[in-house]
Amino acid sequence: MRYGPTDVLRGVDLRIDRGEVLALLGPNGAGKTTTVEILEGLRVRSAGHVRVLGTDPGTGGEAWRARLGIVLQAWNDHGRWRAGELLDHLRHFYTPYTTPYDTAELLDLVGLADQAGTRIAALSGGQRRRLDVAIGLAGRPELLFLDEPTVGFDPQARQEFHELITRLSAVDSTSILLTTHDLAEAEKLADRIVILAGGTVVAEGDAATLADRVAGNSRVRYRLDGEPVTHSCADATGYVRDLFARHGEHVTDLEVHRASLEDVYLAMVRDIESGLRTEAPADLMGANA
Ligand SMILES: Nc1ncnc2c1ncn2[C@@H]1O[C@H](COP(=O)(O)OP(=O)(O)OP(=O)(O)O)[C@@H](O)[C@H]1O
Repeated sequence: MRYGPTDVLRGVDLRIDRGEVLALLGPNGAGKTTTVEILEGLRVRSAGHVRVLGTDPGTGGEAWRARLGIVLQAWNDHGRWRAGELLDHLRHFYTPYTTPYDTAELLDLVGLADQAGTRIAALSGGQRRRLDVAIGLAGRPELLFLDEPTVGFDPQARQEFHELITRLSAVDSTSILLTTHDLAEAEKLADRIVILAGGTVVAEGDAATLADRVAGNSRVRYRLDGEPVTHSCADATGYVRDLFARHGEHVTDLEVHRASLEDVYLAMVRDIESGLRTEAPADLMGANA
């Protein structure tokens, strides 16, 4: 993707399998929204090859669009409508092409069963966001795009949303592409994570693989006869086994810290932004990248 003389996406190579949850991570301006909008058919790419559900998004018609669900970042129209009314209205657009959700079932699915008769303007921020998700799901999409879906959710709503995503992918084989800045969310939900920075894919894989590849060492902390010790090693299990064999009850307050996705992500983005790393090293990329 190029705007004037500037390439904002370069050589982005992505594949999402059916029923897979893929999280697209990256700092502000990395190119996430641009990528997603190209896939949704909302933005025309400058070059490259794209197929979404077998169709080029640049030429996809209504029947193709009906198979996608899109949840944008914020959507503030229709405040005077009641939640159930709006979903009832929307489902009719899908009936020529798909089997849309029954409105009551959909409201229940997103945790808004009690708000069917509530005016949209009177919903709380989190309820509003749940309705956005319901709107994206209305046509029972095969592929769902979620742009920062849980912003404004309280912990319980977040937990329920995670259960919904897991259910959609595992039970209904819905493929899901989500963008998020919440690394814990990506780690929890995604089968695969793609990190974009500066318009290019700098790493991909599941959370554990990414963490292992970038920072193979774990940190072991404990007290030996009350004295604090910190040790960094690749085989924490072996180290701890040996530690107890040698020192037994003299060891207290043991903690083993594996590099989290957040540690990895922040280290990578720091490198890229400071110009230390302009391209992904080969060992950061998944085997099939
Ligand atoms: N219409 C446009 N014209 C020129 N440049 C644009 C346009 N839209 C986006 N860009 C540039 O493309 C780059 C990628 O933007 P994009 O919105 O895709 O990033 P993002 O990863 O979604 O960021 P955020 O996390 O802030 O939402 C940015 O440098 C942005 O300034």
